[in-house]
Amino acid sequence: MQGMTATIKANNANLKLMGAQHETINRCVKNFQIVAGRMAINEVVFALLSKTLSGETATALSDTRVVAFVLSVIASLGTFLGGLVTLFLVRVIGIGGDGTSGTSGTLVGVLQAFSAGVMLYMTFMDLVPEASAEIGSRETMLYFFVGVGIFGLLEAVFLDDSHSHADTHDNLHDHILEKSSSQPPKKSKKSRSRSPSKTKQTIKADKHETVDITSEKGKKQLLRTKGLGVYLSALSDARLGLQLAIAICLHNIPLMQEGMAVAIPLYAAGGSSFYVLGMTFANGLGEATFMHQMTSIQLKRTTKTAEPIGVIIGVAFFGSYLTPSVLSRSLAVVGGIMCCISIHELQPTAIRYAGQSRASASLFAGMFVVFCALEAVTEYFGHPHSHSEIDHSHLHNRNSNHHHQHIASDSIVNKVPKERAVEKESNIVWSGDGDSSSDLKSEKFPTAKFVRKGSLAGEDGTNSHVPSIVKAASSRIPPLNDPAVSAALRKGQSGRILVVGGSEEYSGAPFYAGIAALRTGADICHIACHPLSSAAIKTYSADLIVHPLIDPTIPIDQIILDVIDILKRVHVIIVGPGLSRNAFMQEVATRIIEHARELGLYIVLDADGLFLVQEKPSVISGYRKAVLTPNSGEFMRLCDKMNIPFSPLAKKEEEAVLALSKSLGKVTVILKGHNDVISDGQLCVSISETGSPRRCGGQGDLLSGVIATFLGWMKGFQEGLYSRDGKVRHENAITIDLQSDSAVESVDVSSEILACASGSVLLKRTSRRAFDMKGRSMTATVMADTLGQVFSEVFDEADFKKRN
Ligand SMILES: NC(=O)C1=CN([C@@H]2O[C@H](COP(=O)(O)OP(=O)(O)OC[C@H]3O[C@@H](n4cnc5c(N)ncnc54)[C@H](OP(=O)(O)O)[C@@H]3O)[C@@H](O)[C@H]2O)[C@@H](O)CC1
Ligand SMILES: Nc1ncnc2c1ncn2[C@@H]1O[C@H](COP(=O)(O)OP(=O)(O)OP(=O)(O)O)[C@@H](O)[C@H]1O
Repeated sequence: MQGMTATIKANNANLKLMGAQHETINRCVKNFQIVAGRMAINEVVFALLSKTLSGETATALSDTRVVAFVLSVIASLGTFLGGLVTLFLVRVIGIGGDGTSGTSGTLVGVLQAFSAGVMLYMTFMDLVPEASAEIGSRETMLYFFVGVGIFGLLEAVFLDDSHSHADTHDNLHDHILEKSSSQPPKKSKKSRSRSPSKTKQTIKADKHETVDITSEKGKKQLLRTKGLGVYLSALSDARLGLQLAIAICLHNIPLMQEGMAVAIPLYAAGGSSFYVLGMTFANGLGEATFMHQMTSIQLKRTTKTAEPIGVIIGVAFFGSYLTPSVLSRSLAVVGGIMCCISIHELQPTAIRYAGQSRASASLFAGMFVVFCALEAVTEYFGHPHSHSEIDHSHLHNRNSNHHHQHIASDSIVNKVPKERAVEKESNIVWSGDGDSSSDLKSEKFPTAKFVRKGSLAGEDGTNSHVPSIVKAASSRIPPLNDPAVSAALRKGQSGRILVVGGSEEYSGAPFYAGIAALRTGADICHIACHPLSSAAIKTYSADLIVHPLIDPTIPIDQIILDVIDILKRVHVIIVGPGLSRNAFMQEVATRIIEHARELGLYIVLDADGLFLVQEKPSVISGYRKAVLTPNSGEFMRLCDKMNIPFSPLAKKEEEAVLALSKSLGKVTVILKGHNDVISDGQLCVSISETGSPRRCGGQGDLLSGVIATFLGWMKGFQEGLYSRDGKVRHENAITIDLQSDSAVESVDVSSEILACASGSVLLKRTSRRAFDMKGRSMTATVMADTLGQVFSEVFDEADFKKRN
């Protein structure tokens, strides 16, 4: 009872401490919410809470940082579960707690190995891939080794040889055995309950033996990074945070140092069940002072900052510096540390106590269990990232200053605090030739805004940032007027596209997509279609290579083999224009997408390709080289499917596009409309270029071809086929300086966003030009004819300059 009262007091104290820290966290978090769109879990939380709570409360509680913090608390409570496990072993199975059974050492060993398996699996299957997706595998591994170095350093500095790992566990074991010999093997419930005097004695008596355990925990301050790790992961990706929380929770349950190391000696010291559980619970919440007073196990833990408190301290110190790149680097460092703990600490001890065979089996069992747990989470929340997508890295070498492209902003953009989106017009004149006869050249260009969660700088929301994304994209276009570059280019290197579409009903749509690709500048365009549309498409254009492959009379496996031959020769595929929703056509398209994913091709999904995604999101989920181009109807259906609340009337497109992208595992989504809104699940860009008032069919098909061409160029550029300044840059992202009145900040923009933004501006300008020429009689054909000219005016500025 006394223990329980103390526990409650301790928890109250803990809550007060958390309350005091709340303001600090708020301030810090405000500053680093550069990471937009961590919404999937938040929305689930919101949906659940909004049923019982008011909208405001539900919104507050489903905030990213709250969810991240709660996840880190959940992870830390694995210690409490460790106490539960111990009680179960002691009360039900009859081993471990009082050391009467010789199997306790084996059990401890087995559980240690299990923990090692969990942590190794998490490190290499989640932390490292997640970090790689953001900063690239090379940099990730460098930071991973930094983590290894930190661990080694701490071991060297803080480890007293007399407290070596093995000794520690021997001492624990001895301690347990000693307790068992000094106490009757079985106590009555009554005798096991603690009296104050007895407790005091026991604590004193335990002091010597438990110091080693404490030292072990002390030297494992490193493990405190787990809580912060979960927090960082959750900010980086809420699903990853949840996964890591589950894994660490799993690891905490058996990890002797955490749950059982606290629980076993307490139990051996005569603690009641409530007492033991209370202690482990408090330990999990990080009530160091309380633990220090109540039990000698905590004697040397005066500086202990357990997980939630570790989070607070970590955020308080580093919050203002936490950008996506820093988060990813932190994940890599945490991965290195977790790996060291597993290999250097847990597994050797496990072998010592359980023997090699049991330890190995248990390690793999740990991996398997966490695999199953994470799969369950992934099944529910979708893929947090595509492990096959490591090459989709935003790899920067900031030190070398040139390995990432740095484009200074020279237009004005809005930063949009959620409530007060105030748009400012950009002022730059894009054209370099000074020809004012063309309105396209003299107008303001482009108007784009980055949408973020929260404020990037300043509290008043007035700071403006201007990413010149279109200008940045132009630096990745093959410079055909540069003789040195063009002389070396072979046919096909400026882009090879495959359109999968064209059915009995629709022949125009695939044609528009294909011709737009060619007119934008792709070298080759194939179309794989139903035989009944192929003849028509061929007559529209001799430039398109049309394959009447998707023939219902041919076995589907044969069709796929033929299509794979083409897939191997292209950079990008567009799936959907004129495909139809016929089951056979949809099945073929599904299989083609699967193969394109395996080959790492960019995939643009439009029209009936989006119907396919709507029916079966897993076909594209987690594939970051996928670009979805829904119109508002298609977008609503996708949101509906993914349980994302969206109403066009609410005018919250940005949030919904971010959420859709996230829920599909960070595929890039461009919602077409008055403004085109683009997100890759990390950033959201809204392009408010004026288009034409005509809504004739086929414009979306043209856009898919244009975007595909830009994507092909992004790939060619990264592969070093061409560049405007002769420098090869393999990274996916391009860093753009965002200019505000007082500061310049860098933002990494993915190639996918660049391609979509460029396509959006080009298409809207083309449609306006076509409307200016033809008025109501403007059609997609007119646009296709106008595309090349507008492209030159917009993107070839540098080339014109050179020519003049
Ligand atoms: N020349 C050709 O060969 C062309 C062929 N094409 C090919 O046609 C095929 C069908 O594609 P599609 O997008 O036209 O689907 P479609 O069945 O009309 O609409 C489905 C539902 O969505 C809705 N809806 C549509 N748009 C909306 C919006 N903006 N905002 C809101 N709602 C909207 C609409 O609802 P409704 O307006 O009827 O209430 C309707 O129920 C596809 O293969 C495509 O590639 C086209 O590319 C054009 C040129
Ligand atoms: N309300 C609007 N105002 C201005 N431009 C728009 C508007 N709606 C769509 N657009 C533009 O029209 C182009 C095609 O978008 P749309 O929504 O018509 O696609 P779609 O329905 O998929 O086309 P398709 O007819 O090819 O299937 C895009 O460039 C988009 O920006």
